[in-house]
Amino acid sequence: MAVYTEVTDDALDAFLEQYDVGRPLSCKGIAEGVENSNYLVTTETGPLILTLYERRVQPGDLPFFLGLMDHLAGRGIPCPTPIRGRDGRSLRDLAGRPAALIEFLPGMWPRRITPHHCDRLGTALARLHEAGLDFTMTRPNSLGPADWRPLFERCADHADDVHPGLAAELDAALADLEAGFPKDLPTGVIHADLFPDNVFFLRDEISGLIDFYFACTDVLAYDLAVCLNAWCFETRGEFNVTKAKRLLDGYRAARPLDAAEMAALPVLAQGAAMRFLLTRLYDWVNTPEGALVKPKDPLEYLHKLRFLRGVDGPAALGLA
Ligand SMILES: Nc1ncnc2c1ncn2[C@@H]1O[C@H](COP(=O)(O)OP(=O)(O)O)[C@@H](O)[C@H]1O
Ligand SMILES: N[C@@H](CCOP(=O)(O)O)C(=O)O
Repeated sequence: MAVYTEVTDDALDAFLEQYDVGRPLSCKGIAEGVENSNYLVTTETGPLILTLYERRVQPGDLPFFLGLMDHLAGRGIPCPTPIRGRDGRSLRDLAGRPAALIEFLPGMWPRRITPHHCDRLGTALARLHEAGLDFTMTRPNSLGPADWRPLFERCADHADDVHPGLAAELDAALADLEAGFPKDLPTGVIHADLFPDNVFFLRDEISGLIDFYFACTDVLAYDLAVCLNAWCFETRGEFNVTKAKRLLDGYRAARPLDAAEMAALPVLAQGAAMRFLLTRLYDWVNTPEGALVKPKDPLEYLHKLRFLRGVDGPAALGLA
């Protein structure tokens, strides 16, 4: 479960008094998610999400994340709007953490992913990229290629306890990525973590894109690679090229990919697999036994990385 910081009734009352949202009727911790503390707060005016920012979120990045959500929502992207208090601010402190009240979006994330979900996701991602082009704030990717080796070094000593030979395998894969990671591809605002649990559907259409707390300014096609990895592998590990094709076609219907972006897709996907493998490995070896949050399996991403390193071109990933 992801409620790291408890909020007392008195603190919540005082917090909500700064907004025009009516009095609280209930406040329930949300079990899903791993990064921040989230509460479903129902007030006289309806449901809201209260987020207290924890661990990986740097307070200095919050104006970028909240400003981006505001910007995208204003351009018709179905992402939640941060609620402003009577003083015009959407960010304040609660229980010793930076906190924001966020619009509640209806819908459910898909537990069983179909090619149709991938198609809708592709189009929504392309629209998000287009809508982000005139967002004036920037934020470097704090988990980009330059950060992978330092992150690996912080957990390399324990890697072989997770899987024999893992340290050497990651060292070699990192060296290949360092030598061949593409530069000079089109950049803009990317979500950078658009996994199925961050995409809500209602009656077969996307009703919400949430969790913008890894968003940054980076290669647009890298975001597509993150989605390819997160949406187009089956639970037993096989790559589903039908889902990949629908994802890529859905994306290209709203934002065409240029030749360099298409050619780079396999290596971008390897990089995206490396990024999630490393953060999961770091969390796996640093989460104490009995902790409230169960770390995600790094080996899922080792299998994906191995597959992607064997791919001989973008066609194998569904690019016609
Ligand atoms: N705007 C929202 N509308 C509705 N539910 C939300 C919203 N934001 C978060 N949630 C709920 O909170 C859960 C965790 O949110 P998420 O942003 O993924 O947390 P974390 O950053 O901790 O991973 C989601 O799975 C969803 O159930
Ligand atoms: N998507 C990441 C973990 C981040 O979790 P989220 O709940 O913030 O999406 C992973 O799967 O490793």
